[in-house]
Amino acid sequence: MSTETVIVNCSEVGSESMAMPKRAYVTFLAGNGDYVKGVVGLAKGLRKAKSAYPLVVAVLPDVPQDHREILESQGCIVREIEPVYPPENQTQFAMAYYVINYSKLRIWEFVEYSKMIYLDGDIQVFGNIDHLFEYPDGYFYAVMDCFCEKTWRDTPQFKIGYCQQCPETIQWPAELGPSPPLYFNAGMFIYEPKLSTYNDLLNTLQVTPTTLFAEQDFLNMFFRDIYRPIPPVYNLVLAMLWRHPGKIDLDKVKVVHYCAAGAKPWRYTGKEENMQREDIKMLVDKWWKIYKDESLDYKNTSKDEAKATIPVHSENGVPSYITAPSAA
Ligand SMILES: O=c1ccn([C@@H]2O[C@H](COP(=O)(O)OP(=O)(O)O)[C@@H](O)[C@H]2O)c(=O)[nH]1
Ligand SMILES: OC[C@H]1O[C@H](O[C@@H]2[C@@H](O)[C@H](O)[C@@H](O)[C@H](O)[C@@H]2O)[C@H](O)[C@@H](O)[C@H]1O
Ligand SMILES: [Mn+2]
Repeated sequence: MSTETVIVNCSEVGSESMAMPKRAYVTFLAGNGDYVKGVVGLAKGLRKAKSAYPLVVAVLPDVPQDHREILESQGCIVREIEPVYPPENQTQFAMAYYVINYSKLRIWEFVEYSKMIYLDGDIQVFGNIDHLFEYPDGYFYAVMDCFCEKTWRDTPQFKIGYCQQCPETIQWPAELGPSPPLYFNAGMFIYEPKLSTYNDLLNTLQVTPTTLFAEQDFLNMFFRDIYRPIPPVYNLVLAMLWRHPGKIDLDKVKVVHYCAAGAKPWRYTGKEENMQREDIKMLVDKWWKIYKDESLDYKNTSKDEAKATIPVHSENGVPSYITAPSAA
């Protein structure tokens, strides 16, 4: 079965006949600080990887207008969301700022999209991952996290030296009951926006005590029954490089998550632990190369590449693509 590309002028095609499932990448931006650089880098990285789908940026009200305009000038779709606060609780989060990460839950309200891939703003996509949108509906796909960094020091698994990445090294002690369910890193996941899920998430949140890893813990609890692990090439949690090097082939990695302490490229000083590693320096340089590449700016993108290709599912179910002229 061939997948032909059909060129049509979008203006001739009414929205009613364009009722095909819409897909997009989505990220989250809060504050007036430097994470906006992460999102600009992500937008340019997706363009370099020739992704067929747009990047939606869910911004909190505190993201300034000039940052929103920078993102729009990079072809992003900026959507303001209201913050989501967890119930009053005494828990200290692993990082104090994690409290704002509950606002990520608003992305379940983006029901004009049938499927979305969420990416943290400190993530870079170095290879095309559009095929992940074809994963079967009804599940929550994400990469398994690692429990070995000291950010986990207050958790039972860290205290006994257990990590799900190597359960055979230090086994989960029977006296602690069954080993914990597989646990994902919430910096990247494939999900389906749905109002019933959105309402269920927000209602459940208000009656769920907060825990160390904030919305990441909450999402793991909420989606536990439909979570499906996907390979670490789709979300390289940097600590894997020094904690479980045998599991990572850097040449095959498509998505890098700069979540280790000191690894945010736009703040990189190289002073923190592990930050002088050659692989870390190489990955930070790779991020900057894309960030500084003006040929990847939306305004400089050639007419062909600026077109948004919208996948339509022909009757035989094979996604074919129409290429809509760029908005400009
Ligand atoms: O001041 C902040 C902190 C976080 N974030 C967003 O929230 C995500 C999760 O935070 P972070 O990536 O720092 O957590 P980590 O993955 O390092 O634990 C970031 O990637 C950003 O998308 C933001 O926009 N501004
Ligand atoms: O708000 C909780 C955050 O929890 C996760 O970050 C953690 C996790 O990756 C640990 O494994 C690392 O050790 C740690 O450094 C890092 O901060 C998500 O990446 C982020 O999106 C967000 O959900
Ligand atoms: Mn992150």
